[in-house]
Amino acid sequence: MPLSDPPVISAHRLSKHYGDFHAVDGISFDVPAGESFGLLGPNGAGKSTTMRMIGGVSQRTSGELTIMGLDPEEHGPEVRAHLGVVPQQDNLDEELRVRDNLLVYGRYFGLPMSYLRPKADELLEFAQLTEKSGAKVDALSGGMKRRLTIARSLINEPKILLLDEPTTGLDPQARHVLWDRLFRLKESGVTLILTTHYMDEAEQLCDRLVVVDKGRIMAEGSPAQLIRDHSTREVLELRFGSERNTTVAAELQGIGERLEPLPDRVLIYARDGEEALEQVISRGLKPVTSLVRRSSLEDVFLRLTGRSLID
Ligand SMILES: Nc1ncnc2c1ncn2[C@@H]1O[C@H](COP(=O)(O)OP(=O)(O)OP(=O)(O)O)[C@@H](O)[C@H]1O
Repeated sequence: MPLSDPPVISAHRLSKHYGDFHAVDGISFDVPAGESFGLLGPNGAGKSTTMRMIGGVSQRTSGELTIMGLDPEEHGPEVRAHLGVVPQQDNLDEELRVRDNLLVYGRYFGLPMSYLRPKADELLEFAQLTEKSGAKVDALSGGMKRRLTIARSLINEPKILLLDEPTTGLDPQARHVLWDRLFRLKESGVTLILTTHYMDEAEQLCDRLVVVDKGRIMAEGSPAQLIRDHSTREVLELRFGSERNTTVAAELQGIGERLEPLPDRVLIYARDGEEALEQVISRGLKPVTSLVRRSSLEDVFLRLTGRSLID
């Protein structure tokens, strides 16, 4: 995209208050066309509230928001024509069969059957649900329902797809199938805006993301950039047993660049985890388990907030 192109979504000091409670507290971000942009944060961070404001179903308290240059509160129908929405909870019509869910949804957009029939078949193929075309929705697995919800959101060929926690509650295999479909959409040029509290999902899918906590943006960047800026290359995870994890910290001082004692383990942030482990052992300390891994967005979140992403 040329640098001069305006962002497809632009939020400036966007806020949503419920009484005295600031669910979204002055967040600003721009999303260029074709980007896969994430809001990563724990439960209650304000991610869904932000998505609802983008989708035009929740009014902001203050700030500015434009979608394709339009204010969703003033131009609801025009904005919605550009958007596909995948809400946190699947809201499929359980009574209808799989293909009919797509056809009926398409009718809400006033799309003619001559367009909808071939489009529904194309989307079912994309969602790997062709064989389930005539099945009742309540007979589908969780992953299949999620893919059908995504297929349905694409019926009007939206330029922007809003995905609120697309894989929460799915098993690892179903998540991978879904990620693959989302990759394909991204390749086809659809702008993806997704919320997640899974760091691996954010790392897999997002070109760029904002880390949100308590309605505020704590950091912004690509996953690799965030990890580089806020963590070390490797992390050594040690478990000493529940009593010892917090008391052992004093004996680990000076190893690695930073120490993070948690109730269930101690994290040592270091450029070289194996070297850090050698130092631990050379001090005569004997962890029950040890693991060297690469830093992740979970470590970034812990560094920025002092808390874990998953409650
Ligand atoms: N209608 C409402 N009235 C009062 N408080 C609300 C309302 N809707 C949301 N909240 C509060 O706003 C905060 C942000 O909620 P939101 O659903 O946006 O969080 P989230 O980051 O999407 O988390 P989750 O993954 O749990 O949905 C929460 O503390 C929630 O309880």
